[in-house]
Amino acid sequence: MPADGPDGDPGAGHGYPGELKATLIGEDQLQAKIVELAAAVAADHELDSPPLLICVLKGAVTFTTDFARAMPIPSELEFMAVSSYGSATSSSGVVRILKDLDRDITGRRVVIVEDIIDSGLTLSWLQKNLATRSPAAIDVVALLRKPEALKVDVDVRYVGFDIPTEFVVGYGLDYNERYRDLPFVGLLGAHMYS
Ligand SMILES: O=P(O)(O)OC[C@H]1O[C@H](OP(=O)(O)OP(=O)(O)O)[C@H](O)[C@@H]1O
Ligand code: HPA
Ligand SMILES: [Mg+2]
Repeated sequence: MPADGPDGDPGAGHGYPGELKATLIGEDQLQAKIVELAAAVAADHELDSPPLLICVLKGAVTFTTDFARAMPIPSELEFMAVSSYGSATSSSGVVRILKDLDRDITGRRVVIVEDIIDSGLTLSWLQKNLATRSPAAIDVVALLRKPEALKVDVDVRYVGFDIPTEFVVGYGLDYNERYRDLPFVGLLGAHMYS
């Protein structure tokens, strides 16, 4: 993965000068991977009814919209908002539903679309929660995963990038609600969080 040198300032052109220490995954690399993931998921669903994508707000919103548009088959879209991080850089482990699905998923093939699997606590909770609603199948597509940070075993069929255990921002991912608007994934400077 390309990283900016000590002189590069990836946030400068986006209104965040001096706040990011490097680009971890650039825009082109993200978009190429999303096309691959979308093709893989579509191939496994081709003979079925359209998969119901469940976008996990807020972090996954950018990934979900690019992913759905990269899929060569139709999909339907639902949103669920959960939060376990608040303003911290590690999960509290307590997942709260801030917004639930708008429809019944009984008998549907659902695909949870996540921006990142870090401790795995959010996804593990979500998989169990959705399983109680009797869907036909639950798949997961996650753009990022931190393999060394996992605290629970989670079954994830499609993963974009395995990344180091560092706090990342951009492309939907925030710190204190900032940086979601960056078009790439970057490493936040250590001086920006406590
Ligand atoms: O594997 P975990 O350690 O549980 O972390 C992953 C979750 O944390 C983030 O959500 P967050 O709770 O920050 O809410 P947000 O998406 O609104 O930023 C991220 O979007 C994932 O949903
Ligand atoms: O590294 C991260 N960055 C932003 N949000 C997150 N939620 C879990 N891990 C992260
Ligand atoms: Mg967050």
